[in-house]
Amino acid sequence: MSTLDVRLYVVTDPALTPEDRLVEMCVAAVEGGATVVQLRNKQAGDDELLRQALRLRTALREYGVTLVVNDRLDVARQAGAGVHVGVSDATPARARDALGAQAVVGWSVESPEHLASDQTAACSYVAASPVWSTPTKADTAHPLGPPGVAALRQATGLPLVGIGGINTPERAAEVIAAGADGVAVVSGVFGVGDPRAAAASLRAAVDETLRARAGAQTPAAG
Ligand SMILES: Cc1ncc(COP(=O)(O)OP(=O)(O)O)c(N)n1
Ligand SMILES: Cc1nc(C(=O)O)sc1CCOP(=O)(O)O
Ligand SMILES: [Mg+2]
Repeated sequence: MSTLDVRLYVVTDPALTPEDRLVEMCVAAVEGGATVVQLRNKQAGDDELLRQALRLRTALREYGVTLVVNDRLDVARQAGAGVHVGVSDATPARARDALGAQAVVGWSVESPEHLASDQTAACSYVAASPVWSTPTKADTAHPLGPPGVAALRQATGLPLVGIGGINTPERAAEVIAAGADGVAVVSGVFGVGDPRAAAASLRAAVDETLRARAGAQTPAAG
C-alpha cells in the first residue's frame, strides 16, 4: 500500500465553511494543494453530516484526494471515507474494524506514550495534538511545540501531521523541519479570504522544507 500523502491536510469548520460554501471552499483548497480534506462538524446530525460527506466525495473524486470524516464511524463508513479519532473517541482498532483494511484511520496523539500503544497498528497516520494553542479548538492538551513534534517523530514511522495554530507558511515550515510529514490546518486556509491562495502558500512552504530536509539527510558526494 502506498504511503498516505498528508502534506497539506485541511479540516473544515462550520463557522468558516458554511454548508452552502463547503464544497466550493474545499475544492479551492484542493486546487491550491491540499492532499487530505477532513469534514469536521461536531454539531451536525448524522444524516446532515452524511449528506455533506457524500457531496464532498463526489466533488473531490476527480482530484484523487483523501476524504476523512471526524469522529463518526458510521458516517465515514456510509460515505466511503476515512475517519479521524481522538483520545476520547472510538479507538483506532475499533475504527479499523468498522471501516476495513483499506480505509484511512487517523489518531490524535498528545505525547510519545500514546505512540507506545498497540493502537498504532490500526492507524494510517497520527496527528501531533496540538502543536500550538489555537482559538479554533479550546479543549486541547498542552501544546507540544516543534520540540514535541520532534519527539513524536522519533517514536513513530507512521505519517505524522501537526495540528493547531499552523496558520502561516513560517509555522508550517517549523513543523516540517521538526520532522512532520505534513500540516493540518483549519483557520489558516478556511479563515482567510482566499482558501486556494492560502493553501498554495502553505503547501509551498511544506514542499520546500521537505526538500531541504531530504537534502540535509543525503550525504554529499565525494
Ligand atoms: C488531523 C486531526 N488532528 C486532530 C484532531 C482532533 O481530534 P480530537 O482530539 O478527537 O478532537 P475533535 O476534532 O473531535 O474535537 C482532528 N480532528 N484532526
Ligand atoms: C481540529 C483541531 N484539533 C486540534 C488538536 O490539537 O487536536 S487543534 C484543532 C483546530 C486547529 O485549528 P487551526 O488550524 O485554526 O489552529
Ligand atoms: Mg474527535
